[in-house]
Amino acid sequence: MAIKVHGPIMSPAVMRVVAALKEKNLEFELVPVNMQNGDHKKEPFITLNPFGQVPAFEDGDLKLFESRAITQYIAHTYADKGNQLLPNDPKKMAIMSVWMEVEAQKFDPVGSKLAYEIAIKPMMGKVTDDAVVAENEEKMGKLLDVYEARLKESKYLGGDSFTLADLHHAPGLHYLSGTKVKSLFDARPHVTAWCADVLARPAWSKTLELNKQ
Ligand SMILES: N[C@@H](CCC(=O)N[C@@H](CS)C(=O)NCC(=O)O)C(=O)O
Repeated sequence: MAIKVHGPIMSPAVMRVVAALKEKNLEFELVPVNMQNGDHKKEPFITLNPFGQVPAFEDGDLKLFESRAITQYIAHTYADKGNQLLPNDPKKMAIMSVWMEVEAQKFDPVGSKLAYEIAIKPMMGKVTDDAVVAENEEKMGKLLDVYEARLKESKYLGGDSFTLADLHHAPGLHYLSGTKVKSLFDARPHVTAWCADVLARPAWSKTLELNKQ
């Protein structure tokens, strides 16, 4: 049975799942969810995700939510397809997990606040809170110092090869690279090279192409 991803492609969490599917060259159906109408808070969607958030995911009789859990399912289940997204030794796997946690617990909360204040609020006709921006720019700068040190040691966060730890950052890097926060990334050469590498992946370009359709 076909793989289905429910949610709009412009959602960062939906993009994360789609990027993993594209890395694996898997066919899937992107099922629209009208969030303006609040369809994500109603049946039938909340049977798929009781928290009323996109994405929801189906692979045959398996139903999942939480984008990072979905990408891990894809990477493990379709290990022999497309690009390898997981290290093959337990120590490297543990290091990748550390950086997946860093993305989810530290990078994403700060990056999401910045994207919301700088990019999304103006689109909604709301006023950007400069104090929130300043506070989170400072947090992002400190965070990127840690990334710079890590990326000086290894090309990717998990080690020498691209893994889910890098892929999970792609939506945040994409949205922030279109804002003034980009200067924080540009000031750190290893972070700059890593961002360029992650965003230049063919699977990421294919993910963005869905946004244009
Ligand atoms: N931790 C969840 C977060 C999902 C999430 O925040 N989705 C957003 C769109 S990117 C959403 O559905 N927002 C609407 C809402 O929370 O009501 C995941 O990674 O799947």
